[in-house]
Amino acid sequence: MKIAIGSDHAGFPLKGSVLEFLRKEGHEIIDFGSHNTDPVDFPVITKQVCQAVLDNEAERGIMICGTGVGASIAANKVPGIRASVCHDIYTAHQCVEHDDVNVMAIGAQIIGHTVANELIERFLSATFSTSEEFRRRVEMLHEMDNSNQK
Ligand SMILES: O=C(CO)[C@H](O)[C@H](O)COP(=O)(O)O
Repeated sequence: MKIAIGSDHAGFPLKGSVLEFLRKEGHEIIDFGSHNTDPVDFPVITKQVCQAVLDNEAERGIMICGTGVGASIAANKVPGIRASVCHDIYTAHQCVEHDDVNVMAIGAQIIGHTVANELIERFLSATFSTSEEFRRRVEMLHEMDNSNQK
């Protein structure tokens, strides 16, 4: 799978092991930085990761900040993006199955690399349900995106 990934300075320490894991799993990666621990504002990198997903350069996005919270707030402001903080296994796959989440946010100050890798594996291997109720709800989210753009 093609994955867009990014972090701020607080997420950077976890990004290295995540990149290693994704490469080992055979994924294609576009890394939008950051590339060191110099302070960088998470909305800047989050927007780049989200744009790659919207442009179909990547199928899913992964954003890492300190808690995952700022990155998920920023990502959810981008129309067409459905983002979630995923710090437990159930959320990591159910958010795709029910809500077609396309950007996962994780917090480097909250979880370690082993848990992060497992969450990412569950997120990437999940697929959106074909059930009518989930499709209907995601369609409502699209409508909210469209009305918010006016
Ligand atoms: O988790 C975050 C946002 O939700 C950021 O990574 C965090 O706020 C960065 O903090 P600081 O600039 O003090 O390192």
